[in-house]
Amino acid sequence: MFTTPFLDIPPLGAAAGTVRLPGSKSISNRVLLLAALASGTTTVHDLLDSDDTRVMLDALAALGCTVERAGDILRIEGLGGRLKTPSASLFLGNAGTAMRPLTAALALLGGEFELRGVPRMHERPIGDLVDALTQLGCRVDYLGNPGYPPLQIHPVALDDLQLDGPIRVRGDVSSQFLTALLLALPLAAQRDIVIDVVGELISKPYIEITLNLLARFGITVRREGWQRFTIPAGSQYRSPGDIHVEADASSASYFIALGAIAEGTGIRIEGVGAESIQGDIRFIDAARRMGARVDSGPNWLAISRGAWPLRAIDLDANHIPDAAMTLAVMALYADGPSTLRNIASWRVKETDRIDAMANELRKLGATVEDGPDFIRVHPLPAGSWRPASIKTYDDHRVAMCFSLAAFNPDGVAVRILDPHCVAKTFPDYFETLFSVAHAPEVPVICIDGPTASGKGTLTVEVARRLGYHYLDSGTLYRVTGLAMRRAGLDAEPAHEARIADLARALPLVFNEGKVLLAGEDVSEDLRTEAAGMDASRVSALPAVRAALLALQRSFRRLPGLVADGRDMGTVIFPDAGLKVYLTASAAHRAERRYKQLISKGISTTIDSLRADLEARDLRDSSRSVAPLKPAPDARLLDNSHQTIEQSVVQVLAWWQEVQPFESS
Ligand SMILES: Nc1ncnc2c1ncn2[C@@H]1O[C@H](COP(=O)(O)OP(=O)(O)OP(=O)(O)O)[C@@H](O)[C@H]1O
Ligand SMILES: Nc1ccn([C@H]2C[C@H](O)[C@@H](COP(=O)(O)O)O2)c(=O)n1
Repeated sequence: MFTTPFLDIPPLGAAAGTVRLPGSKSISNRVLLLAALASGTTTVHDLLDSDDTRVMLDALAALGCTVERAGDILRIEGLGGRLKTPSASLFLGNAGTAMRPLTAALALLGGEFELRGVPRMHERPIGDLVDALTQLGCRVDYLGNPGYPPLQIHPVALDDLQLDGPIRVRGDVSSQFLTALLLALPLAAQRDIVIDVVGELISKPYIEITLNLLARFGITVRREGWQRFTIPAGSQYRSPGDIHVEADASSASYFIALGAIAEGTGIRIEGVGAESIQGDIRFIDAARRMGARVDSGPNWLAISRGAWPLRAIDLDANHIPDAAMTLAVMALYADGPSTLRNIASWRVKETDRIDAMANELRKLGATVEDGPDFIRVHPLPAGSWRPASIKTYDDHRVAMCFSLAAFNPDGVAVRILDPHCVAKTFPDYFETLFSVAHAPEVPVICIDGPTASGKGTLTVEVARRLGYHYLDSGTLYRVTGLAMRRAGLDAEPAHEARIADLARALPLVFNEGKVLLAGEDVSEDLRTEAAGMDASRVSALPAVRAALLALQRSFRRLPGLVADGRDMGTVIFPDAGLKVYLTASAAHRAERRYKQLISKGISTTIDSLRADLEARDLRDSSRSVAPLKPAPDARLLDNSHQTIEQSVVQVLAWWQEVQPFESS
């Protein structure tokens, strides 16, 4: 997951490959609650691991529910409808799928509970659900603004509940209120319980998920249209034993859109098919209308580009409120204005999504019209795309759908602010995108310079702050030197071909900061001064340099690379967007190395270190191939009198200068 303040997505061209998506958030949190309320043990497969499921799991644990994890599988010991803990204070983040159903279930279970969330959760309405529960005789108080969390729930006896008449709940603000009642009321079903929906029920497919999962847990709800639901007397939750969570259909929307937009052989999505129980799977109908070619099987989808440009769409998107945000970005690639209607619920989601989408689409250059319950997006023709820093409003879906703007025809990069907000439902979203997307030019920053100038330290930190990959090319020469020694060879022309063969086939793995050679951790052996000298010697052999070329270039992967070495800017990545030549006086470098070695308990002297590094510099800069020297277009940075932080800030400032975005 990217935890950087922003993530720059370079212009993307094509996409192809297979993705396996995380489990559905809606199914995961419903299954967790049902498994906790049921009697018996439920084994849950493929559960989503994200912020929203984590808060639900924490809440269940606080309520005394036993949850065991074995790899990807969760075993939940159901409470059988009885509380083990009569009081608790629960923090539910920004998870509506936890806050609403838990409110209803805990109001009926008869304990004293406080339910809180993040500030945005305290702005998301819950009054209609609380009103419905109050009609029943439940006791729920608002701890802040009336109609909104946080809430205090007080105990009531089941026998005191008023269950004779129908319970009325509004269905036109959020379908989660009805879902919450449907999931919780079987706890009190000594007689038939009738729920009447007031107003036109929105997001009906989510109610279908609820009914489907209730049936899996032994509760068959009778339904009269979408207005009346009856929970039969005597209903009792029974664990189904094993239950598999489908991949998230809303998350699939980004990859369905990707297949429709990007050139290439198409995208295959594993874990969810057209027969999914999730309402957002109907996104495929909208994508087809816009021109996507969609094929599907029992648990997979395959999407490729069909009509291009995409066809504009005018859609009542009430049935796919979450996935429809993706259509708003697809609309930029359409042949006319696209309108998404009946989406008033967007205004009470993680953020006001109509405002958020309109604002950010406009930053890209698009013309957008919006109203209380609709958004109209005009296409952005080639030549009019603007580089934009996309604000994400702590809304995972805003972050994910705007990544698709990187496929624009103008080759304009997109900056996504606070990319970690995707943790809500899809922590590895960007990694998954990058595994199938192709960029004509992956950004590279090169940091070259003499030994002990601080290249490695600077490179690691710059890469970390940008969320980029990192190449320590010196390590490749060091490993080659070590392999040479172990093979009983010397860095001389007579052994050059054999050492190059070793370099070409290094059984090398980088794992959590460690370097493994044929499975052996050689990290310590590589950092000795002797290993540095051997590396310097083998690196002067042209065949060795040629042998390591492809390996070094293979590190250039999305979203970008920071590479440290001697010839990164001159030979390996001559087209890099920024080249830095880092130096420090020999005296400073010897002193730094001295401190570094002493801190590791290695005894040495500053004088001998200085002699060694000057000898190494001389060899590295005087060899015939790829000698150490600044690239003509490199920026020189002498950090003799700088702290590490000052060097990092300087390099990031230079990088920002060559980016199209305003500083964020
Ligand atoms: N600006 C700086 N000020 C003070 N110390 C620094 C600075 N930059 C790096 N150092 C320290 O200098 C030491 C050497 O740094 P580093 O290993 O990053 O150098 P290097 O150029 O990568 O060396 P090599 O080429 O031999 O791998 C480290 O202990 C590091 O913390
Ligand atoms: N791009 C590179 C990187 C390293 N070398 C050689 C020369 C160095 O003395 C040696 C060890 O590098 P270090 O780990 O100290 O950065 O490897 C090179 O020729 N080209």
